Amino acid sequence: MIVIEQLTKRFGSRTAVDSLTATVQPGRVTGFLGPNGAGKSTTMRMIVGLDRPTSGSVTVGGKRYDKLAAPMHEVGALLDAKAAHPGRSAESHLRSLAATHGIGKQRVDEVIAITGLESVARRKAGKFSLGMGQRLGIAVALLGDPATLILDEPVNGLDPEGVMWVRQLARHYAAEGRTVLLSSHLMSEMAQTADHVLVLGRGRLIADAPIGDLLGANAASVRVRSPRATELAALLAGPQVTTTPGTDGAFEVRGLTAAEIGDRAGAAGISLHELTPVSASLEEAYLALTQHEVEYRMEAAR
Ligand SMILES: Nc1ncnc2c1ncn2[C@@H]1O[C@H](COP(=O)(O)OP(=O)(O)OP(=O)(O)O)[C@@H](O)[C@H]1O
Repeated sequence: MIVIEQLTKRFGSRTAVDSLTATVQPGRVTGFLGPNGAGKSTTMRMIVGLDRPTSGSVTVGGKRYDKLAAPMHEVGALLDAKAAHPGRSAESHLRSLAATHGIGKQRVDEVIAITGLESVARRKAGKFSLGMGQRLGIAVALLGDPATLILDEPVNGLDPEGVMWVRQLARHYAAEGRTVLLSSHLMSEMAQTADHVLVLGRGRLIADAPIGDLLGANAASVRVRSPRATELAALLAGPQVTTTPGTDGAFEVRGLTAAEIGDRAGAAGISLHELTPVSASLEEAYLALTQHEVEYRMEAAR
């Protein structure tokens, strides 16, 4: 379990992480989401002691990272896929890390097999593609067979098969009762992987919820098609109702159920050619949550 309390990190006048309080529970995959620059990497770096908090605290399994007796067994992290020395082979990089942490050679072979690096394990890491570098970074994270796994944008540079593999790996580790925290700036990535999501915007927590709740919180819409669309849209208008024209003659209504729309159209004698409830995509839910944060950043950058 990762416990984050009032965690703040400032770089000069920029607040990268702002009074963040959250718990990452074992036994499930927690997605860490937010637009670029939201503070995800900085938070993850503070979890593993690579950045020192300006204030607040974070513990893994009840202890600060620098107080862990066997950190590689407690926490495995992929933070910077280019961390291996470019002149070193993947195997020798893993072996030297294993040696410094009292981990046997057999485990090195295991993580090479788990991450599918057998055929390139003797090649120099500097010649690795982004995807192979990611796999090597994940191999490092898994080396200590850790109870907590932290992966920062793990699918970057991976092909579809690799993306699927990371997804299964995360789910497998969570199913074993481990704590799994994965970051991404893409909600679509999380939709099929995470059970729970933490959403950051400008360093602050803007959502901490089961992934299903995030969908429910964002009102679904109804797609309506009618030969008298303009008239119907005017009839449905109200302070809580928005209508958005679609590209194909249909329009989307938010704020009314399909039944309410059908009843009003029927009462006015307007025929309907389509009345389809549309559930919000996770991507839409995420955009609705983070839109303000992104807009602010764009304005501030001008
Ligand atoms: N070492 C540093 N010095 C100065 N500013 C930094 C440093 N590290 C991060 N920042 C700033 O802190 C903010 C948060 O960055 P961070 O990398 O944590 O965000 P992120 O959510 O991981 O985004 P991304 O997906 O782009 O990596 C950004 O504005 C970034 O420019």
